Amino acid sequence: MKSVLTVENVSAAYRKDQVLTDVSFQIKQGTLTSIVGPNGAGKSTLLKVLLDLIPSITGKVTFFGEKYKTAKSKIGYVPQRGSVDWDFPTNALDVVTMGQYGKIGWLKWPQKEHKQKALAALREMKMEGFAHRQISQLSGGQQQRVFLARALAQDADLYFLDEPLAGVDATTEKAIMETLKMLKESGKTVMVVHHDLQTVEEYFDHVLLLNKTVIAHGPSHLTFTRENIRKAYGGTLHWMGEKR
Ligand SMILES: Nc1ncnc2c1ncn2[C@@H]1O[C@H](COP(=O)(O)OP(=O)(O)OP(=O)(O)O)[C@@H](O)[C@H]1O
Repeated sequence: MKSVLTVENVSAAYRKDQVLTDVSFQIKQGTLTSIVGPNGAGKSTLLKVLLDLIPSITGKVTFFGEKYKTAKSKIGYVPQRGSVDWDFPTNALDVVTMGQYGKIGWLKWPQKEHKQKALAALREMKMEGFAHRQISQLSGGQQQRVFLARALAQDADLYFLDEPLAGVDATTEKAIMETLKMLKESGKTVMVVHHDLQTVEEYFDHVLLLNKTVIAHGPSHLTFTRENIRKAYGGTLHWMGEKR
C-alpha cells in the first residue's frame, strides 16, 4: 500500500514551549489509526501542524507526495467539538454544505448538487431530520454526527478527526465507528485522536503512541503493548488488567 502521509522530523512550539520534538512517521493508504497519548502530549497540536493551522519549527510533511496546500482538497478535518462556536447562527445543513467550500470556491454560492450531497451525508449519519435545526439546538452527540456528515460530504481521501467519540453515547459511538470503518473499506485513510485505551485494539488497526515525540507506531496488535503504553503514559496501568 502506498504512503498517503509522510512526516519527517517535525518539531513545533507555542512561543518558547516546545510541544513536539522530532516527530516522524508514515501512514499507509486504507489504514484506520488512533493517535493515543496522555493529556498535553501534543496530539491536537500534531493535527494542527499537519493541516498548516500552526507552523512547525522544523521538519517536512507531505500528503500524497505533495505539500498541504496542493493536497488540501483530498484532506478532511473534524476538529474537537469544544473548539467550535456552536452559538453561531446557522443550521446543520449549512454546516455540512460549507464543508465543501474547497470544491465550491470561496466566492461562489453552493449549488443544488452541493446541498444534495450535504443532505445525503446527513442521511448517512441519521441526521436528515435535523437539517434545518440551528446547530445550537442540537445535543452534543448530534453535533458530532453533523461534523461527521460534514467530513463525509467533503469526499476526502484522508481524514483527521480530533476526539470524535468524546462525550457521545454508545449509539452515536457505534454510528461513528461504522462510518469510519466504511471509509477505510472504501480505500480512504483515517487518523483519529482517541482517549479510550480500552477500545484502541477493537476500533483501530494501527496506533500511533505520542508523547511529544512518537513513542511507538504500527499495527495495533503488535504496537499497543503494555510496555509501549507505559512508555507513553508513565506510571502503573490498572485499567488494562492482564494486558501484555
Ligand atoms: N494555543 C496554545 N498556546 C500555548 N500552549 C498551547 C496551546 N495549545 C496547546 N498548548 C500546550 O501544548 C501542549 C500540547 O497540547 P495539545 O492540545 O496538543 O495536547 P493533547 O495531546 O491534544 O492533549 P489533550 O489530550 O488534553 O487534548 C500542552 O502543554 C498545552 O498546554
